[in-house]
Amino acid sequence: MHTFPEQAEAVIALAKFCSDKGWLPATSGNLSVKAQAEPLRVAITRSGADKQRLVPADILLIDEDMQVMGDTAYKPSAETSVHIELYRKFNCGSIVHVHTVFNNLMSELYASEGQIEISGHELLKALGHWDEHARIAIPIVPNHADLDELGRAVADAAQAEVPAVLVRAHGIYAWGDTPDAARRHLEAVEFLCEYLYRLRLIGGMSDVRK
Ligand SMILES: CSCCC(=O)C(=O)COP(=O)(O)O
Ligand SMILES: [Zn+2]
Repeated sequence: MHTFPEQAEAVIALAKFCSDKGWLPATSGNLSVKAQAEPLRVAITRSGADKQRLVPADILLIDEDMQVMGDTAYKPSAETSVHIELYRKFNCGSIVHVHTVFNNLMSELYASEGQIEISGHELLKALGHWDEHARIAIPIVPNHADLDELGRAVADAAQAEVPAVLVRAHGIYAWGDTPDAARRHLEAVEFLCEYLYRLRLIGGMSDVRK
């Protein structure tokens, strides 16, 4: 992916996938692809766009100070600060942020613990954990109204071994080296949020998987 139009198409394809899943309700969510590492340039959705119907003009090129490059009246995502902080920390290739019922429910249920611990599930492999004894913790941060603070909180909590952070009663950020990897990580965590929520509902969550 070298040209900006190709990067913009990658962002649109990611958004279409997530939107078709119902993960981007009411214009929520934001998605980005790193356009260049040094200096950092990012292709990111504009604020307020309907992510089901993105067109190339809805994808903006921004610099590391969140300034839009190019001629447009649109503003980048209100949550651009979170993307920039994560790119700075991990130099990853793509970031997806979606709002789903199950990630919101799990963020509320485990808010006091500040994380969701998971072990003993096959889909941990999709997050890069192949050891059958692997145990991971997905961090949960408060939903700060100050978006610079939110960006710092997400990046501080984020761990390289677990490519996702939940924001309480808001949504999830997931990332990867490529758009496909970011999507895979997002799908895995969404599956696990739904699975663990439903398991808890039927009283089947043992200490090991709490
Ligand atoms: C309508 S959802 C509220 C804002 C939000 O959480 C979000 O993800 C979308 O914000 P953006 O500025 O990226 O459209
Ligand atoms: Zn959001």
